Amino acid sequence: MNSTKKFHQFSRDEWQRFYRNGIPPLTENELQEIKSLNDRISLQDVQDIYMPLTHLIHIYMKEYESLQLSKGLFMQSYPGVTPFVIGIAGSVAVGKSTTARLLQMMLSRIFKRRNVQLITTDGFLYPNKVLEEKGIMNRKGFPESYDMERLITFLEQVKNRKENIETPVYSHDIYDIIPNKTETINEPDILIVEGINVLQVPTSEQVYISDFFDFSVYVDAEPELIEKWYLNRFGKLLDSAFLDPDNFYYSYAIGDREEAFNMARNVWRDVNLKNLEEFILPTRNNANVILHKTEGHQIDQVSLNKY
Ligand SMILES: Nc1ncnc2c1ncn2[C@@H]1O[C@H](COP(=O)(O)OP(=O)(O)OP(=O)(O)O)[C@@H](O)[C@H]1O
Ligand SMILES: CC(C)(CO)[C@@H](O)C(=O)NCCC(=O)O
Repeated sequence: MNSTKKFHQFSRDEWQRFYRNGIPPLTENELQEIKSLNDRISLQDVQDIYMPLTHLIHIYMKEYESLQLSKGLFMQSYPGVTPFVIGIAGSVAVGKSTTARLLQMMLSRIFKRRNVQLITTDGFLYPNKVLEEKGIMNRKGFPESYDMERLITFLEQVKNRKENIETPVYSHDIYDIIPNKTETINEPDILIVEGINVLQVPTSEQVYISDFFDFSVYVDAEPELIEKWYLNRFGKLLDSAFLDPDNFYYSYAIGDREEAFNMARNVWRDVNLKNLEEFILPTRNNANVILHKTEGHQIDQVSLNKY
């Protein structure tokens, strides 16, 4: 085990040994379900990395619930447990949504009676029209491009167990918030919130978005690799845009492919890499756990915060 000031660092071999036999191995059906999330997910990662990680989350949840119960005894009234909120942070295209969906599936399986819901902060981006009015269309993903007040209100509502909270939905295909479409979050026991900004510092002086997270994971990798994954995903977006004139990427899909990739490389360098270096990476140390990925999305190191 290595150690930094704030983290215990474990190699993959060390981390996988932390799995205790309390949780039964995944069944064939569950493995197939995971494969259908993303057919390139390594099942070895699921076993070696995510099983111990869900075990650790279970420990945090038990502590959280026990503290809430003790506070209830202290107040001589027990309002009930508030939802346990997990944040998943990291660069654009590092694999946050894939990690988040995998965790949702695994937690639903372990905590069969708990309702585990998932949301991405992409839905809290201002619509393109507003970004254009503010003159920040080329700053999509930067802190000022999100309606943070709305995100904070949403998290407050979740913690206060408000029913049927409607949230906007973002689409990579139209590169904008989808007009007249909402997603509903309804009294989750566990809510996973995935987004580049979940560990960021506050915009309002009184409330920090990080105050709402009871456990957080930062998905980490070298920027050169993330660029590769970004371009890879861009290629897939082009392939599916080809037959759909309404798709944001349609004109790139029917045009010169090399030119399209040059444009994407520029967007990576001028927008997403810049955002990573200025606003996302500095939040890495705020996470409880850092999953470090190498070639092929393989996780080679896991760090756990000391305090
Ligand atoms: N564990 C994994 N194994 C194989 N491929 C993966 C894995 N995780 C992510 N990918 C691939 O990497 C690319 C980026 O993943 P994903 O869309 O999950 O990233 P993201 O961090 O949620 O991005 P964004 O912030 O832009 O929404 C996708 O093409 C996805 O298929
Ligand atoms: C929606 C975000 C900000 C985060 O998921 C990102 O995927 C994005 O679109 N960034 C803007 C630059 C780009 O087009 O990649």
